[in-house]
Amino acid sequence: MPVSLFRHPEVRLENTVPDTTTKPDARWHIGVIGGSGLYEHGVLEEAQEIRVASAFGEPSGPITTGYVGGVRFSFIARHGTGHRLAPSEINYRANIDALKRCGVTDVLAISAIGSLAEEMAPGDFVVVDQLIDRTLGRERSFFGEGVVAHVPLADPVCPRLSQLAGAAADKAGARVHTGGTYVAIEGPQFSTRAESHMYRQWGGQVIGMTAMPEARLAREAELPYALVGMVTDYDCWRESNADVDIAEILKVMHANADKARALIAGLAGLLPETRPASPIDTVLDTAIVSARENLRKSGAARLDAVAGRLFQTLPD
Ligand SMILES: CSC[C@H]1O[C@H](OP(=O)(O)O)[C@H](O)[C@@H]1O
Ligand SMILES: Nc1ncnc2[nH]cnc12
Repeated sequence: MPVSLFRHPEVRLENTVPDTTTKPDARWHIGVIGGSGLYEHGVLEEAQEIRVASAFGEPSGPITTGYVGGVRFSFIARHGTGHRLAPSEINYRANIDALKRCGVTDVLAISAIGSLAEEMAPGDFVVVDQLIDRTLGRERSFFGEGVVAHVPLADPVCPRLSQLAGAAADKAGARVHTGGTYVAIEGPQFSTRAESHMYRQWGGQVIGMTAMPEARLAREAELPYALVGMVTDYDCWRESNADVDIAEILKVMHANADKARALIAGLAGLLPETRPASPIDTVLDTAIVSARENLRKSGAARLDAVAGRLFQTLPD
């Protein structure tokens, strides 16, 4: 039986440790990762702030769990309270692992993004559907150390949650672009002009610093993942924009935060009453290549939330 890694004994959460023996729950539980400018959920009822210890180190901060219209949502601020963490300092593994430990079924990530496409203007929302990873040296897998897995990532986001999130953004009054390729850079500096032009030639339409390895890890944790980006600026490829200006970004970000919160609230009303299974819920069934006879519960201990579903019957 996996050990509860919640630190707060007073927390009573239905899904403290996911039931790893059965099929995923038919109820939705949406994990929200709030990006720059979205440090507070602002919409959860019966909200409880909890600290979740992860087997992969420190998450960005506490998780706030509560309800919107009867649907459970759990929120974490990606950069921590007061925007403490730079993109390279975020423990993406711990954040995803902690959300999984709360019983989250799906992850909605919200990000500030720069635009690489004329039609995606500051203030617009983009429902990202593809990712190009230019990040360097970040921990990008839960696996290794004797347990090897290769999950498919051709389509890195969940089409179902993306469609629902796009509809919720539209309902929230945003101008929404359905689909867009996001280039994830290491940062923290913005791109050079030559890089910005190159990313456009590669087919990039928006740019940010955090969606990778977040999306990879959500897939490994069998969590359908959607990413809604809020355009805060044109990246420096554009003739009339000499350089990316952080003051301008912050201004647009703050103007967008209420719409992002309305998106979260609106999403709850768009979810079907019961959650149909997604192929992503069981993606590890065919991804683990390490010989099962060599695996031991102790060797897979830190995977108790991410992949515990598959390791219940291993010998100690
Ligand atoms: C404050 S602008 C740069 C910063 O904003 C984005 O973060 P997030 O994706 O968490 O909203 C971008 O990726 C950079 O980290
Ligand atoms: N232009 C840009 N480049 C990288 N990340 C960003 N986040 C917001 N705007 C950005």
